Parts: sequence; structure tokens; C-alpha cells
Amino acid sequence: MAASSVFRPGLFKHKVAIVTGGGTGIGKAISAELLELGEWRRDTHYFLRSAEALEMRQKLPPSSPASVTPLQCNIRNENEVKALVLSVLERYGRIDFLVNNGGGQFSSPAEHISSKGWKAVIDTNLTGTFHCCQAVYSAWMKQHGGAIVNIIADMWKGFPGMSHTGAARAAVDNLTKSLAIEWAASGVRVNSVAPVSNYKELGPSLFKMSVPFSPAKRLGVPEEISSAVCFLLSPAASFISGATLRVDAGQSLYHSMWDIPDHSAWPEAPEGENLEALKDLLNPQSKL
Ligand SMILES: CCC/C=C/C(=O)SCCNC(=O)CCNC(=O)[C@H](O)C(C)(C)COP(=O)([O-])OP(=O)([O-])OC[C@H]1O[C@@H](n2cnc3c(N)ncnc32)[C@H](O)[C@@H]1OP(=O)([O-])[O-]
Ligand SMILES: NC(=O)C1=CN([C@@H]2O[C@H](COP(=O)(O)OP(=O)(O)OC[C@H]3O[C@@H](n4cnc5c(N)ncnc54)[C@H](OP(=O)(O)O)[C@@H]3O)[C@@H](O)[C@H]2O)C=CC1
Repeated sequence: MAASSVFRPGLFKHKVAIVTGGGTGIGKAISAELLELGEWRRDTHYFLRSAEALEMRQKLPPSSPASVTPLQCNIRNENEVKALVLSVLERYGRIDFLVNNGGGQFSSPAEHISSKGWKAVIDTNLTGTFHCCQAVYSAWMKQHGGAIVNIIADMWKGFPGMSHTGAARAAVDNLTKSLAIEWAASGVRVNSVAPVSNYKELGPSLFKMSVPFSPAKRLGVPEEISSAVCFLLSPAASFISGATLRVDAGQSLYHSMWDIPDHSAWPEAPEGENLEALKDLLNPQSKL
């Protein structure tokens, strides 16, 4: 099949997907794109948590056989995740895709994060993702194969100001690699997407300050993330597993947004001629 013919309505024929947090922001764009690619065929069902999913259902043309079903599930709770997976299987008999998009955090310097707050963020972003992967694998993908995409974050230079989510997302990056190997023999591909984007519900102001740090000199939008997710789910990515795709216009390779104030707290360099040279260099009277 030519690559150019891959992305068209009907691509995910008879597929069933679980998209956690699929009713807002990036998840909503992923759900919408999956639905669009399912427009012309039957038995395509997507499962979302948020009530906004109902809105999506109403927007589907009456002629479309694709469907979207919102289901409540707290991914932090293992039993709720297992129940979600069983309920999907009872209703639709298969699960082809899992997109672990549900997540959240608050911004705080590390020194002020309480143990409870730390656990809440790790539970949501790392343990929740693990619960979903494990439940879907055990109940379906182990026997039938499938594709999983985890949404992580731009934490490649650490994540100062959100150290809990940085640690959780780095762990999911590593989990992606472990599962890609452990589950290869079942025909399960596992990949991640590390996005930088914005969406209108949050308002541009929250992310506006990041624009100067983007090589693109603009924000990304959820539709630019969902296309990468659909690519990784699709047959166009049939030989890709254990990878993390950075969808950030190169931002992770560029400046850090974290400002370090001027200070003189750093330990002195060892004594010697190089230290003297360094002092000369930093001396405001220096001719260098
Ligand atoms: C990723 C890249 C870019 C991201 C951008 C953004 O995130 S934009 C933003 C987009 N917005 C989001 O992503 C928000 C999404 N939010 C969430 O997903 C959840 O609220 C959660 C996972 C942060 C916490 O889950 P939950 O509420 O079920 O948690 P719980 O009841 O188990 O423990 C609560 C404990 O957590 C702590 N704590 C919580 N909030 C704050 C805070 N603001 N301030 C300080 N601390 C906070 C506090 O210790 C609290 O305990 P307390 O003091 O109450 O005894
Ligand atoms: N926007 C961005 O630039 C970036 C986003 N990300 C990550 O991408 C993902 C999507 O983010 P975005 O669309 O921006 O943000 P949103 O806040 O719109 O989406 C987060 C979704 O996760 C769901 N969710 C949160 N906690 C749970 C839980 N315990 N169980 C089930 N679902 C849960 C929320 O559902 P509900 O609303 O029903 O609570 C919500 O739909 C998140 O993991 C986010 O951290 C990463 C990097 C950058």
C-alpha cells in the first residue's frame, strides 16, 4: 500500500479504540481524528471518559457508522480500569488501540510538593498508564495484538517547576520500551508521543510564554499531536515500536524555559592556574 493512500476514511476499519481523557484538549483531537478516519465504515467505536464525548457523538453525521461512547473511569484505580476494559469487550468484542492520554499535574517548585501531591501525580500519569496497558494487554492484546500510544511530555531536560510529572513521564518513556519488548511476541506495538501544544479551552495565555522558546515561533495545536498518534496506530508505523516521537517543532533541543537567577552559591573550582584564568575571564576589568 502506498503511504499516501494510508490516511483516508476507512483506515481503521472495524477497529475499537480506548482513548483515556478523550473528551478534552489533545484527547479530543485524537478522538475526532480517529472518528474521521472511521467515517465510511462500520463498527468503529471509541471510548472516552469525559462528558464532552457526547458532543462529539452529536456531531457525527447520521450516515456515519462510527460511534463514540463516553465511559467514566479513574485510571488511578486498577479495578475501575479492569471494569472499563471488560465493559468495552462486552459491548464491542475487541480492543485494537489504546491511547493513554489521560493525565494531569500542577505546577510547583519541588521543595513545596507534598508527599500526597507527589503521589497523586505519579499515580495519575505513571500508574494510571500502567494500569491501562496491563488491563488491555491481559484481557485482549496478549492473544490478538494491537497498538498502544502513550502521551508523555517534553521532559528531556528535566521538568523544573513540574518535577513530579517530569519523573512520571520519563518513567512512561522507559515503560514504553520495556512493554515494546515484552509484548512483541503478541504482536503489540507500544510507542509514545511527547507533545508541546495548546488548545483553546485553556486559553493561549498559559502557553504564550513558551513561544519565544519554540523554534517554530508559534504554539502547536492538538490536531498536530493527533496526526502523530494516528500515524503510530496505523499500518504506516507497522515496523515502529518502543519509540517516542517528539512533536514539539524541535523545542526540546532548544532553550530551557527555566530561568536561573544570578548567584554565587556554586562551589569554587579547584585551585590552580585554570581557576586563575577563570577569575581573569570573569573579572569585569578583564580585557578578554
Ligand atoms: C505536561 C506539560 C505541560 C502541562 C501543562 C499543564 O499542566 S497546564 C494545567 C492543566 N491542568 C491540569 O493538568 C490539572 C489536572 N489536575 C489533575 O489531574 C489532578 O488535580 C491532580 C493529578 C494534579 C491531583 O489529583 P487529585 O486532585 O485527585 O489529587 P488527590 O486528592 O489524590 O491529592 C491532592 C493533593 O495534590 C496536591 N495538589 C493538587 N493540586 C495542587 C495544586 N494546584 N497546587 C499544589 N498542590 C496541589 C496537594 O498536595 C493535594 O493535597 P491536599 O493539599 O488537597 O490535601
Ligand atoms: N497540552 C500540552 O501542551 C501538553 C499536554 N501533555 C499531556 O497530554 C495529555 C493531554 O493533555 P491536554 O489535552 O493538554 O490536557 P487536558 O487536561 O485537556 O486532558 C487531560 C485529560 O485527562 C483526563 N484525566 C485526568 N486524570 C484522569 C484520571 N485519573 N482518570 C482518567 N482520566 C483522567 C481528564 O479527564 P477529565 O477532564 O474528565 O478529568 C482530561 O480529559 C495529558 O497527559 C497532559 O499532561 C503533555 C505535554 C504537553
